[in-house]
Amino acid sequence: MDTPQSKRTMGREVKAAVWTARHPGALVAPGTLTASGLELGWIATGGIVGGTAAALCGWYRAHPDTFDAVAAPRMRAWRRRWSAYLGPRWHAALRACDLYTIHRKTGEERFPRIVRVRSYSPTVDTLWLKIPQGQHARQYEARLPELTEALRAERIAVERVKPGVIGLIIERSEAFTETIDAPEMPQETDAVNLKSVYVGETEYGHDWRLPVLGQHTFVAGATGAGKNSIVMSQLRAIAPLIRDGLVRLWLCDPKQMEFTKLASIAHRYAADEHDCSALVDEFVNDLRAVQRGFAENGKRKITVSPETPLNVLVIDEIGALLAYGDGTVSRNLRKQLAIVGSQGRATGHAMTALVQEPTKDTVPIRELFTTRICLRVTSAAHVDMVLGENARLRGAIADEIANHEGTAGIGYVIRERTRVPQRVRAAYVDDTEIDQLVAFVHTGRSGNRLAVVA
Ligand SMILES: Nc1ncnc2c1ncn2[C@@H]1O[C@H](COP(=O)(O)OP(=O)(O)OP(=O)(O)O)[C@@H](O)[C@H]1O
Repeated sequence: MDTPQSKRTMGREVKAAVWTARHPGALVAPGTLTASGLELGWIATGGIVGGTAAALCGWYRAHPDTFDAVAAPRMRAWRRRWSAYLGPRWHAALRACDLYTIHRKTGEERFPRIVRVRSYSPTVDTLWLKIPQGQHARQYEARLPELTEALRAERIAVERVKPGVIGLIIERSEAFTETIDAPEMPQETDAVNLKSVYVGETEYGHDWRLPVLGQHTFVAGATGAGKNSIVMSQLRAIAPLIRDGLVRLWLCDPKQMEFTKLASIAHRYAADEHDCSALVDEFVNDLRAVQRGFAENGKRKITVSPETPLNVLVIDEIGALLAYGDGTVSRNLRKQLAIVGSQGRATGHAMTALVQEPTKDTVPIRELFTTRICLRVTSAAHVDMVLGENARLRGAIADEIANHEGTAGIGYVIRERTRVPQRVRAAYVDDTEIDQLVAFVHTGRSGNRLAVVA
């Protein structure tokens, strides 16, 4: 039986009480200030407020990393909640896009209610909306162009969070408008820290650094997304170690494009899928040999040296080898890569895999990789496949990155401590700079300056 529907709307005083219950801060904050002013005096209260502001400024100046990760998102979300997404403005935007319903009997307008605002990065806000009955995420998807204009945003994506609640991921502006220059090649090995190698910039304008030692990296991105630039940047940044034999490069290059240029500086290079499989077998044999050495010397972890170099396996288009190739090759690769993934970190056997489509064939092995990067992808589902559950809802709208050269190298990584996606852009290494890298490694090899790196 249908519930009878009244023609009267909810009373204003009840609406006000409900609003206050939902926004207790709106009463508590001014209430606390007034109580403090009356109890402690207005000068003391001013001192407390000023002291808090000064402490925040001190934190901002002294510890940019923790401030950006902890305080800034909360402060930004609060500010955005009460400026950009405040009632009348928000309602006007939704009204203009026809994203509201009208109560059949009372004629009352019903808007989706903002139940959560998160502003994990300076350029992306995530809103959770409780939508009125009769609406669905699909309606928002259909009206996205209008909503994007109405909210003066760069891009908006929609996710269904749970029944009755949808998420709007609002990218307010593009953090990267210029190409980032290729990393310089340091002359000396001690200028390189293998645990923190410069590969580009973050949306905060900080260095984007990736570990090479003891890590495995997975880079997903559609064709032309700029996957190569991440590897090339890493190699330039560690060039003196390749030159001095402290890093050995193992290359699987089934596509035979940019990486063929590196064949002459690679320790091993393979293009054909059977050769790639043999190369990975050899890589695992090397890993086993280091393990045997450890057992004899009682060591548990390598120190990078000419005798025990860091081995970096780069597999371009791993999907081609795992999904489309010969069944025996893909089975062998899966088995061997699992060994590298689980045991290679201690022995100095790191791997980097590039993939265009993180489909079900490549996703199972995704868990082997400790660092995952998602550049422009062709499907919303790919984002969570690469970065983990709810990464897209938290702002990693890698599927919304426009498909043109101006956006190549832009993508998302997950911050370690906060699990929040961060927009990054890799530096671009052009053909001449790749030739420079090759020449640098060759020239130095004749000089042979060996050193030990911790
Ligand atoms: N980091 C970057 N910054 C700016 N432009 C870039 C960057 N990386 C690549 N580009 C530009 O985008 C083009 C495509 O890049 P690239 O072929 O390296 O992408 P990819 O993801 O490796 O593609 P594929 O899977 O087809 O090899 C390059 O020719 C270059 O002009």
